[in-house]
Amino acid sequence: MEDKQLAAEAAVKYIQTGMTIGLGSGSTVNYMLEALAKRIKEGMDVKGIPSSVKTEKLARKLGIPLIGYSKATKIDLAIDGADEVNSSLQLTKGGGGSLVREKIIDVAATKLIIIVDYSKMVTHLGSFPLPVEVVPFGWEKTAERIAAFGCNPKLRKSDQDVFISDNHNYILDCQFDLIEQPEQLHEQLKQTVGVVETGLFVNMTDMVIAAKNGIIDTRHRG
Ligand SMILES: O=C(CO)[C@H](O)[C@H](O)COP(=O)(O)O
Repeated sequence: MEDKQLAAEAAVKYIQTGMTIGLGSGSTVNYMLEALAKRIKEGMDVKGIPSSVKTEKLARKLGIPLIGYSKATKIDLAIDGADEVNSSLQLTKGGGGSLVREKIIDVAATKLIIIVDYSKMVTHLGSFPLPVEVVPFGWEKTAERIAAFGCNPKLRKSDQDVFISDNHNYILDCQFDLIEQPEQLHEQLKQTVGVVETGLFVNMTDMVIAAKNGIIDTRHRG
């Protein structure tokens, strides 16, 4: 079994009947959706809140009952992937372009579990270019302001076209040398006009389930 699938199946063990689950995005989460759908067929009663159009489509196809975020009274548990996880369980996310909705859901969850293969575990964030969602209007000027923080922002493309997020925005992939202070960088970027959200998820993760060569490594916050 692939490590991503192993991590995903380990996370599903934390889902209990009656829960409302935040469904993250990405290939690791897709394995989690498959495992969850199996549990639902066996009689588990849960509702999911999807964090992207792609997740919503797959969840519907697999028969996972869904509710809209605005209708939910609580999210008991969110399970999501990540592009990088540092030793303080701070994350870079947004490789799939779903960072805004992911963050809205992940931050609202009582518990957040991140599922990754071990290649995502790093000492410092920054090897993976940081995704920053920006408003299309004046994006070039926003990119100039972001560059002043020490990176080289690149407009994300999908084939030849500009990549458009589920929120109809653009994404700038920002290569920093090393992100030593993720919280501070996140705050600076958030104060930059034109920025909608950053892919830095700080102080949100409760547990990381990382799989390496068939072995699970679980890390907890604190
Ligand atoms: O943040 C994300 C999407 O916006 C994904 O969770 C992240 O890119 C990890 O994806 P994968 O599980 O496919 O490696």
